[in-house]
Amino acid sequence: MRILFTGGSGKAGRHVIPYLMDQGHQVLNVDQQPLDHPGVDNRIADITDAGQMHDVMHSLMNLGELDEGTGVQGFDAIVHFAAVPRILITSDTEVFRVNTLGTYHVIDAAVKAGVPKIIFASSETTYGICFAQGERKPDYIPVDEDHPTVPEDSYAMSKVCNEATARSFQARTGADIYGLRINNVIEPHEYASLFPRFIHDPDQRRRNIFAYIDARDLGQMVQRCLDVDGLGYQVFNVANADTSVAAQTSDLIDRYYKDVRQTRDMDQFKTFYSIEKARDLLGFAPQHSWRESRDLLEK
Ligand SMILES: NC(=O)c1ccc[n+]([C@@H]2O[C@H](COP(=O)([O-])OP(=O)(O)OC[C@H]3O[C@@H](n4cnc5c(N)ncnc54)[C@H](O)[C@@H]3O)[C@@H](O)[C@H]2O)c1
Ligand SMILES: O=C(O)[C@H]1O[C@@H](O)[C@H](O)[C@@H](O)[C@@H]1O
Repeated sequence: MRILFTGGSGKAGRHVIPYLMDQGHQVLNVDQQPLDHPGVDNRIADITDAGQMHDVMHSLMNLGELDEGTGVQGFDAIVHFAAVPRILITSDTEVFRVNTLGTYHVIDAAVKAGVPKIIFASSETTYGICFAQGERKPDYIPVDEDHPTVPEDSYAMSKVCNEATARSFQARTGADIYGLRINNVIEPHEYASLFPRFIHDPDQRRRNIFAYIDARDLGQMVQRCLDVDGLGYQVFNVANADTSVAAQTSDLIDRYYKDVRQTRDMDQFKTFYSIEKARDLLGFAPQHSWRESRDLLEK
């Protein structure tokens, strides 16, 4: 497929783009800085500028396409990851402006260019827990896509707003638009640097509902979304199948979620961040876990 990927130079994109290219896709990365990866095409553009987003949707991927002389071929799918990825990087108002306006322009330009599949990065913060003041618990566990999304912070508000924007564009156009409520992204090298602290101190993972997503498994999730057509507007939780801490799930419930309603039985290390919808509708099956690392297990 010909894929236009926004924000591909960032933490998640620099793993997802190589994953997609390994599956045989051609990728144009639209970002404010280029991704240095063999074979990827880059375009410097700002998602908050409508003109630039309409331009890139009708653009060649690279100079080589001039020689082919076939003109603009368009895109089969958009993967939209560009964003300010949390609060406290810039002002709250800027986080909200960039993320909401940028997402409007990307989806508006994509549907007007007739792109049939749009996948966009939402976030686990939509459930309100991640950047809440003090401690906030889920209404029930495991947290699935039916859980209320009532966040307190501008980043999560921007993601909830983007989901409304995406749903409206889907209703108007019939394109397939899938939102990924991505949990905390972990790059492969971060198992060694972060997990020695995480696994024995569950307090550090409370705000992420104790979950995580391996950047390579996020690549698989995007591929599954590209594979499955016809679902209209959907949101999917995206996480690994286990928790990011050493304690058993039952111990975590005793310590953190004693007063929280439990809707299903949960086995030994099962995540509180339900990925059953992605498994059932898309066949998502995460391949990686920090538990594969013998060094970490022995610590
Ligand atoms: N990292 C996580 O744990 C996590 C978790 C859930 C959701 N997400 C979401 O996934 C996506 C990717 O996150 P990330 O961690 O890779 O973030 P990142 O900040 O590492 O990457 C974002 C990329 O977007 C680009 N960008 C920012 N503003 C732009 C603009 N105006 N125009 C064009 N490009 C712009 C940046 O240059 C950067 O390369 C984001 O939408 C983020 O909200 C991330
Ligand atoms: O920086 C972080 O940890 C957070 O980044 C945000 O982008 C994600 O939405 C959230 O899941 C992460 O935990």
